[in-house]
Formats: sequence, structure tokens, C-alpha cells
Amino acid sequence: MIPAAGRGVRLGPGAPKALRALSGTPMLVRAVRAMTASRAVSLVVVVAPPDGEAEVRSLLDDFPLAGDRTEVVVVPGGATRQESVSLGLKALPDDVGTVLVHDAARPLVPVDTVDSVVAAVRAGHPAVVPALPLADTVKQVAPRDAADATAPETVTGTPERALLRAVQTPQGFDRRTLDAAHATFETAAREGDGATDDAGMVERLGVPVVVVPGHEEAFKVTRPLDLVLAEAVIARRRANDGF
Ligand SMILES: Nc1ccn([C@@H]2O[C@H](COP(=O)(O)OP(=O)(O)OP(=O)(O)O)[C@@H](O)[C@H]2O)c(=O)n1
Ligand SMILES: C[C@](O)(CO)[C@H](O)COP(=O)(O)O
Repeated sequence: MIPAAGRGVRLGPGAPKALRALSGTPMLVRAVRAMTASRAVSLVVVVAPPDGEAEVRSLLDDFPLAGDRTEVVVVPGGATRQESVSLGLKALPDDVGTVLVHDAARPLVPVDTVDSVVAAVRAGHPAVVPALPLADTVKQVAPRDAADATAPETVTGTPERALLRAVQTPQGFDRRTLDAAHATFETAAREGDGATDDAGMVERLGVPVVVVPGHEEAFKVTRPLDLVLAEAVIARRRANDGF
């Protein structure tokens, strides 16, 4: 499943992020191709911006996606990522047993990363995330005082970096586990206590989540500089192997 219903506020003004082009090809199309590059993927559910379903369908018709073996369906998304994924889950046929949830905003994930997530789920892990060690030291800060939003934040701690991971997508799940997590935390999301990733909800259920190595090229296009990096990765791939 590819949640693609976000606006891309941090990227700045323009079309919804997933519909913006990288070297002439929309990010969403690149994300769909990245997933269908895996032989494990036989169905892609794209979760479109609620007001952009028709535009997404026509975009996916305009660009070649995958061979005959992969079906692509489009459903409308919601106000948060969690809500969009919940809506996508409801569109899955009953016989789907393994689900990968992949951000449209990570259009350059290599197929080896997708396949290693799939392999770990198939090995019996109900929830799998690709992740990388951190380059920066991370500080925890106290919540800002609403009365003085300009005051410097106060550091309350320094988590041990060697035990931290930056988590990417696709995240892979046993379908029943992911369904249960979304069903359990639907209300929490409506009340503003939603999760920023799907594995976070599975953790709250008390189900173990395991990590497989992520990849630098699976970064999330979030801010304007990420567009520069993505274009550079695409250029390097073209130069290296005509991708
Ligand atoms: N209501 C939402 C919000 C986000 N997403 C998707 O979740 C992924 C990761 O989210 P993020 O990078 O935060 O995208 P945006 O929400 O678009 O970014 P921003 O917060 O800058 O607006 C993206 O593929 C985005 O389209 C979604 O399907 N539905
Ligand atoms: C799912 C995710 O990409 C894992 O790193 C991330 O949590 C999405 O967060 P965002 O707030 O939607 O950028």
C-alpha cells in the first residue's frame, strides 16, 4: 500500500507532494515502480489525496508502471497518514496475508530493501521495519512553554545513539496484526494521539517489531533540499546503469 494523500507542506507550495515530478516522473509513479520491482508484490493500493483521486488515476494511466502481474487500485485518503493507511487497508481483498506500507515520499527505495522486509515477514516476524543508524546525536527537549514560543528549548536528555534507529518504509506486516493495530488505535488518532508510523501502532499492541537494514536511498523527500538529493540519486543511477 502506498499512502500518497499528504500535501507536502514542508516541501513548500505546489501540487500535493506525491504528484510532483522528479526528473520528469511523478514521485508516486516512482514509488509504485519501486514496489512493483519486487516479485513479491502482486497488488498496489495507492491512497490518493481525498480531492485528487481522479488526477492520480489519470497520472497512473499516463506512465508505464509494471508488468501484467501487478494490479494497481486507487482509493481516497484521509486527513492524517494513519487515517489514509486505515482507508487503504479496508480496500485490500480478504486473501492478502502480507502487507507492505510504503510512503509515496520515498520514491527511490531499492528493491533489495523491499525484498528483505518481505523475507523477514515471511520468516515469521509479524512486523518489520527497515532502518539505519543515526549520524547525528539526538537530544530530547522539554515541551515548549506556550506563553513564550521564542525562548530556547531546554535539553532534558541525550538518548544513547547506538541504540537509536531512523526508520524508513516499506514497513512489512502480517495483515491480521496491521488490521488489529489500526482498528485498536482509530479512536486515538481521531483524538490527536495518532502514530507517525504503522510499526508504532503495532508496538502499542505489544507485538514485537524487528528491524532489517534500511538504505540511504530510501530517504523521505520532505524538505526542498531532499529534491536536490533525489535528482542527484536519479542522475547517478542513470549514469551507472541506465535506470
Ligand atoms: N493525510 C495524509 C498524510 C500523509 N500521507 C502520506 O504519508 C507519507 C509520509 O508522509 P509525509 O512525508 O509527512 O508527507 P506529507 O504529509 O505530505 O508531508 P508534510 O507533513 O510536509 O505535509 C507520504 O507519502 C504522504 O503522502 C497520506 O497518505 N495521508
Ligand atoms: C512512516 C515514516 O516514513 C517512517 O519514518 C515516518 O514516520 C512518516 O512521518 P511523517 O510525519 O509523515 O513525515
